[in-house]
Amino acid sequence: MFKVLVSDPISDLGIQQLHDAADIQVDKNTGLSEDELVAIIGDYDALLVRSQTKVTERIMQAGTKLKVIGRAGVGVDNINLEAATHRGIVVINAPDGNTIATCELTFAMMMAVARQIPQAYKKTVSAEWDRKSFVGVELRNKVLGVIGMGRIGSEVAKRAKVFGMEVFGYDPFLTEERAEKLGVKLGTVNEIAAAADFITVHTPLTNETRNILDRPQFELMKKGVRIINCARGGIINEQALVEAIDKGIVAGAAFDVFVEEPPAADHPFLNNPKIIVTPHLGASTVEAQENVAIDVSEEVLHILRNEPFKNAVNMPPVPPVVLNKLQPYFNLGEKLGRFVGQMADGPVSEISINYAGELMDVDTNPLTRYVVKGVLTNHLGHEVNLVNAMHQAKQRDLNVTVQKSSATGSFTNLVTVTLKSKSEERTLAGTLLAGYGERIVRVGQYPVDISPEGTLLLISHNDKPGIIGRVGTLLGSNDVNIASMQVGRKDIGGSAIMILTIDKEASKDVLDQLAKLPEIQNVRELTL
Ligand SMILES: NC(=O)C1=CN([C@@H]2O[C@H](COP(=O)(O)OP(=O)(O)OC[C@H]3O[C@@H](n4cnc5c(N)ncnc54)[C@H](O)[C@@H]3O)[C@@H](O)[C@H]2O)C=CC1
Ligand SMILES: O=C(O)CCC(=O)C(=O)O
Repeated sequence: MFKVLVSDPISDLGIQQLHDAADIQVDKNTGLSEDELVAIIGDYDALLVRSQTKVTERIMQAGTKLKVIGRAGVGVDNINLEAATHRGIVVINAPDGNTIATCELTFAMMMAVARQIPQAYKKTVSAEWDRKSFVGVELRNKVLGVIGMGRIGSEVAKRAKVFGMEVFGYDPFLTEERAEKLGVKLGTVNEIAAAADFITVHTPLTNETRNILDRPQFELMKKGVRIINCARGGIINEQALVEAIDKGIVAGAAFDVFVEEPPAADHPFLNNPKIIVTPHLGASTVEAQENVAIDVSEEVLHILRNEPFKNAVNMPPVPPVVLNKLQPYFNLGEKLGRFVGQMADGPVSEISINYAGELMDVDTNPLTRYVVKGVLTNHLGHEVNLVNAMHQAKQRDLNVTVQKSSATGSFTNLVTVTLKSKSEERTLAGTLLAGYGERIVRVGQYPVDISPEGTLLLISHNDKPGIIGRVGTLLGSNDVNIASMQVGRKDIGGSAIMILTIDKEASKDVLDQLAKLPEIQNVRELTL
């Protein structure tokens, strides 16, 4: 049974699938302080949040069972991503579910600021019939500057076109082709600042985007420009905006987000008649809240059940077409890593992986994570997972190199993993055989055919008559049943290996006895 804690208000309908799952227990406990969360988080496998809960390193430290933190929304700035990655906790978000809601709020804000609707409403409900103070401007034939042309920015741009606006966009990932398709002209931030009648920002808050509109940009702007921020507080310098309003440059602004939320009572936006404010409502529609909760619940279920998932923020995304091709290899990759990891004697400095045959033309990075996880699991146990495998390898100065080749021997695909240390190299190769599944087909220099599962004995010996019988007799007399056996050798009478699958682990004493048999060079027990 997995336990999921929902610590922010998240749509009940959206998380219904978690309530319905027989293997999940959902507890809703919102508005907790950090101390309160620290006190209870140790019981939970998953934490679901919106933006109120600040998921700090302390909370993760106490969450010893935590496997996943789900953010029902886009921005994950309330989650310490570095700490999560370090601890191998998957952080997922729901990037698509609130795009339209936020886009529509942006449009509502743009129209509200153009026509001063909140200001007019305030006067009207105070029984003041003031028509002359509220002469607005039209959107038609105006220039809209969109900084950040991702999901929300693009939707805003599309709607602006329908309103007859000319749209200038800036985004480091906006290609000329895509801009053309959207009917958007490309411009730099400063060009947009100089040209626009309305400017809206739709980027995350990063070191690059912090204060992307600051005093120098306001100085470039046309008199009468209107500014909208429904993305993140801090993308536009709040103080510089107030100054630009005072100077008569900015005619109005609409902000849904603030550097500090909620803003202090004396925040300069709160009593400025030219600034419209809302309390971070971009995603607050019934539809968006259901969408993000459904998306995030689905992903949490996948992660807890060890199934493939798509929206991890602290892992690179895997396109479905790549996932389909690679998924059958994931188990093989991890087993190869575990196997070869147990063959190594000294500290390993490099994991070298060769993907051959039908894997040559696929992005194999996700598969590499499985191999590295397998290698590291032998030493790090549950501390390592797919999220932190590469990070853990890097921290240990363990170089991971990948090559691709067409040389598969007689197989259609071949994954070869070599562990290198100062004094030795250990190599293992495996394949996916149609109809037979995962097979190990080479151990070191020896061709073999083994199913990578269960407990194995890997015995190096000299190829002499009677050895197999002696090993079998010794194991049998110690009540260790042999399920299958493979012998690999290069030359008659030379070095050879024996790989036995045994039904239960052999004791240390049995392994010592095996190692003392004549002609035996080395005995290792491997658990896959
Ligand atoms: N007010 C609210 O309730 C909501 C706010 N948001 C916020 O809106 C923002 C955008 O969300 P989405 O469009 O879904 O994200 P997205 O990831 O689809 O788009 C963000 C875009 O910003 C661009 N970008 C990054 N650095 C940039 C830079 N220096 N200059 C220009 N562009 C840059 C990226 O290339 C990307 O295309 C996020 O910060 C998100 O947290 C999202 C939903 C609700
Ligand atoms: O959960 C919310 O209401 C905040 C939404 C948001 O800001 C986001 O998804 O980035």
